Amino acid sequence: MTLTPPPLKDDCFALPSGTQWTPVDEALSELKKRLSVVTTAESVGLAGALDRILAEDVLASRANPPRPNSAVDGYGFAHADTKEGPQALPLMEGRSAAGQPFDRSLAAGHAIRILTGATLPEGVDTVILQEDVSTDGQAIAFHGPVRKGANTRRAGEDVDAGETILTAGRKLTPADLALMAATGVSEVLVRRKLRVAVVSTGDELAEPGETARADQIFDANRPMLLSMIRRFGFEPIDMGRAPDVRDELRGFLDRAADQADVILTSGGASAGDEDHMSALLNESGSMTLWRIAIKPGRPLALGVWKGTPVFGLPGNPVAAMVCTLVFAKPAMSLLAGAGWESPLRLTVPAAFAKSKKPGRREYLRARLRDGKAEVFASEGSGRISGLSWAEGLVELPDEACDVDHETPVIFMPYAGFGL
Ligand SMILES: Nc1nc2c(c(=O)[nH]1)N[C@H]1C(S)=C(S)[C@@H](COP(=O)(O)OP(=O)(O)OC[C@H]3O[C@@H](n4cnc5c(N)ncnc54)[C@H](O)[C@@H]3O)O[C@H]1N2
Ligand code: MOO
Repeated sequence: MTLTPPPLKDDCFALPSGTQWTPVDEALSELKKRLSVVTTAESVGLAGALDRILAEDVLASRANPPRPNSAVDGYGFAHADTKEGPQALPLMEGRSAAGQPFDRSLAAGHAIRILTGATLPEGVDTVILQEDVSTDGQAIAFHGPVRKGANTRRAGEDVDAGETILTAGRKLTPADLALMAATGVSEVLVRRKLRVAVVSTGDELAEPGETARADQIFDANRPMLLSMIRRFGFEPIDMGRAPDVRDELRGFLDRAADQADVILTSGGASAGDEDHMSALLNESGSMTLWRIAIKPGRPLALGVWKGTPVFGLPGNPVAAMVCTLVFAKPAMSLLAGAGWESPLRLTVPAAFAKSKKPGRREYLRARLRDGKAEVFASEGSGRISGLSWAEGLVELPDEACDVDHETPVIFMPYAGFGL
């Protein structure tokens, strides 16, 4: 026998000697450094502004509230006309209601009926709750002392006119729309939606709904990635499935680069005989095949095709989703104009036990139950049922660690990524 076999490790994440493994954080900071905003700006009305990314700061056109008003249903008067102990004030005729202000000034030594949201008439600086008075319709009686300014809202106490209410890069929420409406902003400059092309690769793939040969599997990554992109607030572009033929895949990349700002492919990212994605990116001269110290998702291929950034995601669906969440999501947010977004990380007690090896970061399919993180029974990277079972990921550090029941671990809910 002339061939000397290597020691059997049966661990595709074992660190081959001499290989440079890029830690996750280093890969992320490298990505952040290389990318910048690619989307132009357009103007939209409030109705079309939800989930859009602001291209410039927004200033309040008007104060909120615009005029001093009452916070309650009650009676308004001048604080100077009140004292300690039981007392009475005669009522003026009329009232001030929201949208129907009292059009005269308060007569000295009087009170006036006032409703929630109504502008304070000239001379009123304090309001008493109707529950705190007795009245016969002619006068009100109540106990002092009453605090000056009680139950009133100052003009601009929430927001002053001209104040910066939202800053560029903000992804607009329902509450932001309320804030803009309240402060008289009806149109905003936002970023055009980032266009993200999705290509699946592999001769084994069949389209859901078609008849699949016995040796084929249905393309699961494409529907997953397209819908993730929609949830992130970007515009998905479905490029379909590319066969394992290098020239055809080249055509897919050319068409995708024409139409999109970013390309996500899945499959063919590692270095097998049919791993055409990594070979093509390599050939384009732009390839950074990062051997990232991550499980799952190690063979992430990053490159630029005709000026368009490409994320060559691993084919295994679990690895494709993890790489999208950990690498592509923050990168696409940056390209889209929202800045680099770090995901929400909650520290919660573990409801599982695991001994983790050093040298790679690990992501486990997880969900919170009774405030604790439980994990999917299998770590198999093709176990799509676990992705669906999970409601987030547990992130285990690069170093070795022993997790036991109740050990604090990091849980990253899918919702924190925008899913
Ligand atoms: N000798 C080694 N083999 C493998 C290693 C290794 O280190 N040494 N790493 C494994 C890991 S981890 C991953 S991840 C995969 C990555 O490979 P590729 O990115 O080249 O992906 P493919 O080989 O094309 O596919 C992997 C797997 O995923 C299935 N797949 C692909 N696309 C889809 C899709 N759209 N929907 C559903 N499933 C899909 C494909 O059929 C394969 O089963 O390499 C390992 N091998
Ligand atoms: O890293 Mo592979 O990405 O586990 O399946």
